[in-house]
Amino acid sequence: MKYVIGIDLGTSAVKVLLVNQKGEVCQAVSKSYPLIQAKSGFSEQVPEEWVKMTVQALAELVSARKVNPEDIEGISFSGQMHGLVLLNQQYQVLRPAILWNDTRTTWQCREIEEKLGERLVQITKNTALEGFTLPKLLWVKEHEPDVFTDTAVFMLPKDYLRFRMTGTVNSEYSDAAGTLLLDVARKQWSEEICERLEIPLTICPPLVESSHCVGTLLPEICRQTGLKETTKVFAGGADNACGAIGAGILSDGKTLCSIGTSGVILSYEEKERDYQGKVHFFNHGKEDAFYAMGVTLSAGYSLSWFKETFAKEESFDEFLHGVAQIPAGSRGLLFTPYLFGERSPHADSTIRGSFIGVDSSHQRSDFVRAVIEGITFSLHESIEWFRQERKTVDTIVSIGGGAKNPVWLQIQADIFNAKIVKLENEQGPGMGAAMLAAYGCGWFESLEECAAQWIRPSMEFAPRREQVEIYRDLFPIYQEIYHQTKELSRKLAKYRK
Ligand SMILES: Nc1ncnc2c1ncn2[C@@H]1O[C@H](COP(=O)(O)OP(=O)(O)O)[C@@H](O)[C@H]1O
Ligand SMILES: O=C(CO)[C@@H](O)[C@H](O)COP(=O)(O)O
Repeated sequence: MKYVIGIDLGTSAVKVLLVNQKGEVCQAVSKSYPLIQAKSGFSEQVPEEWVKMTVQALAELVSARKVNPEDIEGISFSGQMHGLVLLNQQYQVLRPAILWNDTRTTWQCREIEEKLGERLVQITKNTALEGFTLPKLLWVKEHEPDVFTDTAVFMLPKDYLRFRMTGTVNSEYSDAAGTLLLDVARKQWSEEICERLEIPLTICPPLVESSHCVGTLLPEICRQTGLKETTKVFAGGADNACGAIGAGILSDGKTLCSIGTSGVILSYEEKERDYQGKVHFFNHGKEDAFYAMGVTLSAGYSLSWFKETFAKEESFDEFLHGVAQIPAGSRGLLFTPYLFGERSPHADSTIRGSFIGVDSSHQRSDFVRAVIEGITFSLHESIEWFRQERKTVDTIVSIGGGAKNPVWLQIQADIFNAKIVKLENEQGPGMGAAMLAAYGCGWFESLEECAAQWIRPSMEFAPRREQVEIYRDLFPIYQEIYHQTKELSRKLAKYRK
């Protein structure tokens, strides 16, 4: 039997999957690393931690399974998007990576809008948001000019990890699309954007397709992990592109809900389409295809934050125990998940979360359910937007950590008023990366063929009429909270550390 490995460099952890030719996950290892939040709105990670934890995870994966490493034919990557890694001429990291959920760059976004005007959306298909890479580059240029001057190349998180494993410098279209420096339709770095914002084009890494073989593993990595130098390494894709591949979102009409640290509602797009920046529009990991998506910045993160703050010692399953017994609407308690600010539908770095309607009768389980419902309401804003654009959203594949709990999956069905499909393996991005490796190795003629053989639904959750109606009534109240708390959040900003 032959194998491939999919590596998903997430925000909370790196997850490595060993997948056989039948698409079965034979072994999975996960290693976490911390998020550094030195100030409110700042979010960084140390790239060396990604490398260290990935190497450890791979070594465990190889030794635990007693698989013959010669049989591992290919490896590919999925990674958290938009993060900025800066390297000097010697390819040394110049500062910690600034991540997708870092919102320090509001002024840089305004600068981009001022200098590029409508050309920004025409070229990149997206608007300037704090999380994207270009504003981060401008922030470094302004606040750490020496670092900027020393920069020989910038990289995205999984591209840096792959560079450390192979020694080759590349990016690929699906992740490059999230930088705000890519001409999305032409699939090339935009000279115009670089020129107008005085970013040297030379710091942009060479671009390849997601299934492109970039080389093989370095001897040092083979020594540390037990892998072989013959294993081919494929470029991989942005985690949402890989999540879409791993969930079979490879043709029109397919919708994905991914709840990781962030939350995403993603819809496949066969052709380039102009949404005027209302939702994100990026290149897919499937050649010459695209996807549109809305993003909730703190989806799974809101639940993790709540658990870490109030029940650190409990597992998620213990923490969520009892939530099914709480009625839809959490007895009048609503939560907005704006812990890092928000992206969709409110691009607002100042807004913060709130509990509304706290009553003396509320118990801990009401709060936990309200957090889950609030995250799901936020994702529902993106679903409603797609429906307004006349997209049919009646079946949604749900993946990510948030798809592990059946009660949450049922809440998704009831709030989205759509059928929710859970896959045998909810680790969409890692599976998508493994599929890119399998396709790259020539095991399949196309990603669609691979998806048809490898992706297996395991459970379905149908919307329940009574609950759908309760949530339909509550949704406008939830939506109102943003408008009612926007100004209060702005006034409170100066008290945050
Ligand atoms: N057993 C579980 N039940 C419900 N939610 C879970 C469970 N385990 C993890 N999660 C949620 O999934 C999130 C992590 O998802 P994951 O896809 O691993 O994230 P990332 O790719 O960002 O590292 C956590 O923040 C948490 O909210
Ligand atoms: O910023 C985005 C998408 O635009 C995020 O979806 C990141 O790509 C991080 O993903 P997770 O760690 O939550 O999977």
